[in-house]
Amino acid sequence: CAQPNANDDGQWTMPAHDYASTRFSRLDQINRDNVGRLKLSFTFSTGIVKGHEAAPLVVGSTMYIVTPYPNYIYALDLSQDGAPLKWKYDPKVAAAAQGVACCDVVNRGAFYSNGKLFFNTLDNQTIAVDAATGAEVWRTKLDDINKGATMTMAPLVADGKVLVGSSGGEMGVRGWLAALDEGSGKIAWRAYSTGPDKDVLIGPSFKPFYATDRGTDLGVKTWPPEAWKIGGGNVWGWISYDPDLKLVYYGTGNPGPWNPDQRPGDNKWTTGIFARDVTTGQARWYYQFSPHDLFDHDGINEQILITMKINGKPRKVLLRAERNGFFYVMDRVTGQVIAADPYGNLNAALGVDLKTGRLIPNPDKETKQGKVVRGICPASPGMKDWNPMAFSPRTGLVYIPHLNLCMDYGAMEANYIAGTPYVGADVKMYAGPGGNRGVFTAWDPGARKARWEIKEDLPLWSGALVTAGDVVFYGTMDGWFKALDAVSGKLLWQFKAGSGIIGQPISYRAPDGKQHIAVLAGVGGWAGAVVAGGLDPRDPTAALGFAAATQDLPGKTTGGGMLYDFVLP
Ligand SMILES: O=C(O)c1cc(C(=O)O)c2c(n1)C(=O)C(=O)c1cc(C(=O)O)[nH]c1-2
Repeated sequence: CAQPNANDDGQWTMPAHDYASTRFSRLDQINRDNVGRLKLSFTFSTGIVKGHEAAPLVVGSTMYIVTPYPNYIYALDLSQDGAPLKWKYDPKVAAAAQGVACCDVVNRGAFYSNGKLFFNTLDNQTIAVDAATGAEVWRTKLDDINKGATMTMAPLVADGKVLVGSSGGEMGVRGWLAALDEGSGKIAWRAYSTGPDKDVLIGPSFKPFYATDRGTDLGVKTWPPEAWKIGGGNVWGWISYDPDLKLVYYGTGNPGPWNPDQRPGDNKWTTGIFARDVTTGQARWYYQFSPHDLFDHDGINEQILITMKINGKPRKVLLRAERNGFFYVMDRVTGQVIAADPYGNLNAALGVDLKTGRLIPNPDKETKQGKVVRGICPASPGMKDWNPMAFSPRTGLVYIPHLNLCMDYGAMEANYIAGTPYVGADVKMYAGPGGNRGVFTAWDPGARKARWEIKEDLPLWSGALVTAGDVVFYGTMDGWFKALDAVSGKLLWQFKAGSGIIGQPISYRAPDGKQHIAVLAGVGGWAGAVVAGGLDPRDPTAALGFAAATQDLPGKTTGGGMLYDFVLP
């Protein structure tokens, strides 16, 4: 595998570290031999007890933290002992937004570009603030909480545009990705995930690899009449960018409702990946991971962009640990699937047909209205949810924090009422084979198999970080922050945080010249909703069925947003 474009100056300016989304730090002061001596440097309480999913950012001598609702931004001064607070920005988010968010009131991070921080609020605004002072520069409202729409994803800024997307697949929200002018916040283009080609920004430059994605207005024709208008496909996950191809890559969420019998057809362009021209928004190609999704297998996970030798020839690929349970290697120029292999316990599908590109469903696990289908693996959150993996060009391995959950799924009629849940399934989740609910897998994308894996008792809901010191970091839902040998998977160090970890660890060089590691703790998200939302764990259908798989969580952790920062003494 060749080097991804990780230009490492010791800063961490975007959640994924670089446009290729490697989450790889070239810093190597902290390594396999000395990581065991890592010590706490400072902590900072956000004062909020909901799920903390964001990656902190470091720009120059300042660290920035965006919190879950009410979406405060904190700036900490790293040039002073204890990293005191420099400023705080409160966007004054509408409290009613909390009532329509599906999966806790989370936020996955901010993005720094040209002196400004960009982030989204739960009530559908993208905001730019001056990174030096915390003064607001612009804000743009993009959707409406009264329709059930929210925003939880982290923006990506490229080519002078701030790319942002919607949440609301469980509320019948029609998903979109929008590009805002970096300077003014004005909407440059918006691409919907369903509907006629003109709304999806599909035109003459659209060249999907597979025949099944060709034809006019498939975003209308692959749905029952009008159903595309409330059909989901929200863009609540990750965007990568290839500056040479000028293409952005991002995925679309599940079709709504979860009851598949209410939406016969492929339900384009949900549960798939788009490549778009960043300047115009026009689609270049699309690939559907899960046509006519049967399980809530959103296609929004991160894609890592690398160059890989395939049959001796270097190819620009993207790597995707997809929610449907397959690890995809795709040609990112054409959208061809080069490989798709299961990376955990999977029976929901039988494979991926590399000729047609189609997922091959397992007839025994097809969900249907009026029937309870048992023992489906993976469950609705998939083999892996939103929490991102990392890639090391040194080991050639992808480090995947993921899940081992199965479920029973009973589909039923859902009625659409704007701004209320539009789900249509009763789900009950539980641990998959082996009894562990989480897995941390080191995947070799060339050999198409796992090199090693670590079983975790609780669902694994944090991101991963890997460094040039060959150390890989992740956190657990009961609060352990762990460092492993990136080559062997051996546990080298761990620290017990005050709350479960579902955040994204980062590494940076502080003004004192030392390499630091930082992570936000604060349990929540869908997996931690039983704690963050104070739900009754005895109700197995709570949190859309996740509560059944996390009944023990309230006995193992409590909420509490806290930044932990580590350094070698
Ligand atoms: O379809 C959607 O619009 C949507 C939005 C979100 C979100 O914005 O948090 C999640 C999901 N779906 C989802 O399927 C899911 O598994 C999920 C997990 C989480 C989380 O933060 O832990 N959010 C979401």
